[in-house]
Amino acid sequence: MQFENTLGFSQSLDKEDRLSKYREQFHFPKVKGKQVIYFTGNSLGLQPKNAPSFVNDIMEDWANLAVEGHFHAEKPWWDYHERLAKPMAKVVGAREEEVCVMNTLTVNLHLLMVSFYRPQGKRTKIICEEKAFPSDQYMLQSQVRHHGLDPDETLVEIKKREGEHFWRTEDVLSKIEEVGDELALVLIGGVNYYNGQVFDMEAITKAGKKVGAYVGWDLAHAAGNIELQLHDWGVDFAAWCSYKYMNSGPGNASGIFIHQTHLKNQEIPRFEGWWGTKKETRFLMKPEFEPTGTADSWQLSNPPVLSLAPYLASLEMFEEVGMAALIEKRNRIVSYLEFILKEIDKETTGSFEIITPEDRGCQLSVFLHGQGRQLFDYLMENGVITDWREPNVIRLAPAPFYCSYEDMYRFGQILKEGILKN
Ligand SMILES: Cc1ncc(COP(=O)(O)O)c(C=O)c1O
Ligand SMILES: Nc1c(O)cccc1C(=O)C[C@H](N)C(=O)O
Repeated sequence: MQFENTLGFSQSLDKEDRLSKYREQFHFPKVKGKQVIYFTGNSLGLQPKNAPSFVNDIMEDWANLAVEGHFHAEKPWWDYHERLAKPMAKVVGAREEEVCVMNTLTVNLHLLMVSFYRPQGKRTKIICEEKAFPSDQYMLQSQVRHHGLDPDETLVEIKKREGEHFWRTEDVLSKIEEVGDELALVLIGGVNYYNGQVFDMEAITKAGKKVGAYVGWDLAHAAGNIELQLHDWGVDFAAWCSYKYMNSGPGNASGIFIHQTHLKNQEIPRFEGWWGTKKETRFLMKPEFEPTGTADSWQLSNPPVLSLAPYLASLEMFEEVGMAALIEKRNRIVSYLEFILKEIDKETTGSFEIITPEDRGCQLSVFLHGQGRQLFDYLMENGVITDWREPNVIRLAPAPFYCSYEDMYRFGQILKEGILKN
């Protein structure tokens, strides 16, 4: 399609957009009394307007039923998390029993490392991407040290090539081959937080498993953003957070995926708690742990239902719309944003470059030449919420649930003014 950088054209795209009505179902912050252009769904998704009613239901049940709410609330609390697993499984391409919503992301990665990182003999190494999200780096380093190993020797980082802003799949695959029988685990962010690159998870998973390693993915920037087929790709495990594209609320619960083939494998160790045991016998208070035989076996505690409530509200919207429709709009709106950026770049004679490769989801990362934080500040003061990453990158992530094509056009105008003024 031939795009145009005009208000009328952007509005015509909104008219054709089947998802445009969902914009009204989210709360937008305001700057100077005007609704913002929100590009940080990759950091914290907006609040669905129906989220408070889900939380209020629990507050009321707590007031009216107290302890009885565990079993007798309309949505009982003791298995509340199961209501989330079903729609979540669809979002990540999993069977329902392979998914559990619990804890937070870094906590879950640590728990999954207990199961899937068990260095033995010379098979000790972990392949990850260079400059992974810091929490992932700290998690990996501390796990390696926990096993009495040296992170410098054990962590093998895949580098980008000199002068390039993205990782090449062939470099990941050849490193897996090279490390071969010393490789214990591949653990990479499925979508990189900095440049927005989507890794070829299917090919990398296959290659890692071929050399006898486990393969896991941090899907913080992938869940609710890109198509995932975790079961069919044969991924061993994965974890994600829900406060970005899943719009569940600040710091809210993470999800885990464990491939069906591992669910009943007694040789895989894990840390355990009472919510990992069979529902039928959980309250018999027996000393033996009887695993559920699903990903719930990795669940330790009874679920924090007050925080799961807004997540459930959001998942019901995902259920209604489906990933296919979201991805269709995502592709179009991100292409339109890219077009707008290129137009503005021409008019401002090369002020920036897009460093996100073609394998991408919602996010375009823009490297600024010359201009820096003052341009970012100008955008924020003028109602464009983006984020800034050192040394000179602005990340733009138009979430298809609530961003409009008109937002992209208006952003372009504010960006141009900002570049010309600064
Ligand atoms: C790739 C990645 N890993 C880990 C984290 C940390 O997540 P949490 O603070 O929920 O553990 C984030 C986001 O904050 C992230 O984007
Ligand atoms: N969760 C965050 C927070 O509480 C404060 C600031 C940022 C975050 C984020 O989630 C950052 C996000 N993972 C990122 O990719 O930048």
